[in-house]
Amino acid sequence: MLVLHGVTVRRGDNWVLKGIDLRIPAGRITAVVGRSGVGKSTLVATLNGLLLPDRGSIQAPDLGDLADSAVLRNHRRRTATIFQDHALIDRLSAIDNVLLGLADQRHPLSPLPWSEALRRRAAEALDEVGLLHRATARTASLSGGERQRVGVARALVRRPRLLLGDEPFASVDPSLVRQMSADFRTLTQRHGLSVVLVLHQLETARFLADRIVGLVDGCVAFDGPATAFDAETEATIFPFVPNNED
Ligand SMILES: Nc1ncnc2c1ncn2[C@@H]1O[C@H](COP(=O)(O)OP(=O)(O)OP(=O)(O)O)[C@@H](O)[C@H]1O
Repeated sequence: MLVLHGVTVRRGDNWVLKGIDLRIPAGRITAVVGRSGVGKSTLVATLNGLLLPDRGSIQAPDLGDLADSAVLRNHRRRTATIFQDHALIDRLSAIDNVLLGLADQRHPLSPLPWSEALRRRAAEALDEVGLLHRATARTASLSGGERQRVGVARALVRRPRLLLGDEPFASVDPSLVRQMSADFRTLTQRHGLSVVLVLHQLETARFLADRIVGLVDGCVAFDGPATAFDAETEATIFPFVPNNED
């Protein structure tokens, strides 16, 4: 769980997030939606601890304020991210890609190969996403859906408390998104994860998320159950902007 109070973030000359108040609960999926450039990726990078608020604070109730460097280190250790393009290394096997999720947790001078215990942990993560039978397959030979699941396993192998995703379904075949969303919900509940996903498809957000946060110009314009995100809210978050081409 994370609690944001008045979080304001500047990037270059832009004030991108402007006084964000949010609670990120455990065991729930929060979708972040909004037009391009409203600050969705910046919010995810801030939750990740990659960007620090210029004003306001982020508290992890059991750790403390993320402004404290020891708290921030602990927070980052228990946070994992799923990337849009999966960020996999094609020439490595599925299991070796999963092990990369642990790269920051082993000593830089520790000998290769990975220890048996860590390989077992990576195999368990692949099993969780139903891909253990492809553990030794080269990642280049996997389908789009399988690659996405390797990306999820690489996040899960960290045993995170907070799971972040910036458009995690962007390169997945639309016909698979529903199934993957259902699998995602199961994993979230099983592990009591706090999940925050930037989703461009409102339909996916409504189906997958317990809660939707809608941003407009760096501010929270909607924060409520996915079922309450009605047509009027949609018009506020995604206002019609005429293009001036003619
Ligand atoms: N490194 C940076 N330096 C300066 N401005 C930045 C930087 N990164 C992002 N911005 C600006 O911050 C604003 C929000 O960007 P952000 O990527 O968070 O938006 P977004 O809602 O995720 O957009 P999209 O849906 O297009 O990915 C934009 O105006 C962007 O130009």
